[in-house]
Amino acid sequence: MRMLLIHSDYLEYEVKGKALKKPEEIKEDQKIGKLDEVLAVFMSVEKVDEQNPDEVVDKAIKEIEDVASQVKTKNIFVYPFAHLSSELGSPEIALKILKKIEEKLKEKEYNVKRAPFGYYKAFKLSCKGHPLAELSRTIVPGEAKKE
Ligand SMILES: NCC(=O)N[C@H]1[C@@H](O)[C@H](n2cnc3c(N)ncnc32)O[C@@H]1CO
Repeated sequence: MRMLLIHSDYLEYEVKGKALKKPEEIKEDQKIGKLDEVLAVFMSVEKVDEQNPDEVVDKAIKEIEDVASQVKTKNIFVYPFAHLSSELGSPEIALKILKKIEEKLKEKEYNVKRAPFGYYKAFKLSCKGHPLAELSRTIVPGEAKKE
C-alpha cells in the first residue's frame, strides 16, 4: 500500500461521476464531505497487499496514528486514491481494506470520514506547509513474496 499523508486546514470533496462500473453504493449525503483540521490520507492499495490484508490494515493504522499524534489531530480523512502505484490491487479487496482502516480508527476514538470508493471526485485541500505536513509511507505484508 502507498500512502500520502497531508496535514491540512481542511479537505472537502464532491462526487462527480462513476470511475468503476460498480462503485461503492453511497447515500445522497455522502456525495459531498468535509473535515477541518484534518490528516488527509490518500491510499493506493496494491496487489502485494492481497497476500495479507489484515496485516496491511494494522500497519497502516500504526503509521496513521503515529503521524496523527505528531501533527496533533484526531481528524482523519481516509481517501481512496488509485494514483500512487502502478501495481494496484483489486477494487474489491481495496474497498475492504479501506473500510477496515476506517472502522479500526473509529474504534480508537478518531473522528474519521472516508471518501466514496470508485468515483471521480473534485476535492479541495489546504496543506499547512509545516515540516511534517507532507509525508508518504509504503506498507507491504511482512511475508510479502518478491515476485
Ligand atoms: N481519484 C479517483 C480515484 O482514485 N478513484 C478510484 C478509487 O476511488 C477506487 N480504486 C480502485 N482501485 C483502487 C485501489 N487499488 N486503491 C485505492 N482506490 C482504488 O476506484 C476508482 C477508480 O480506480
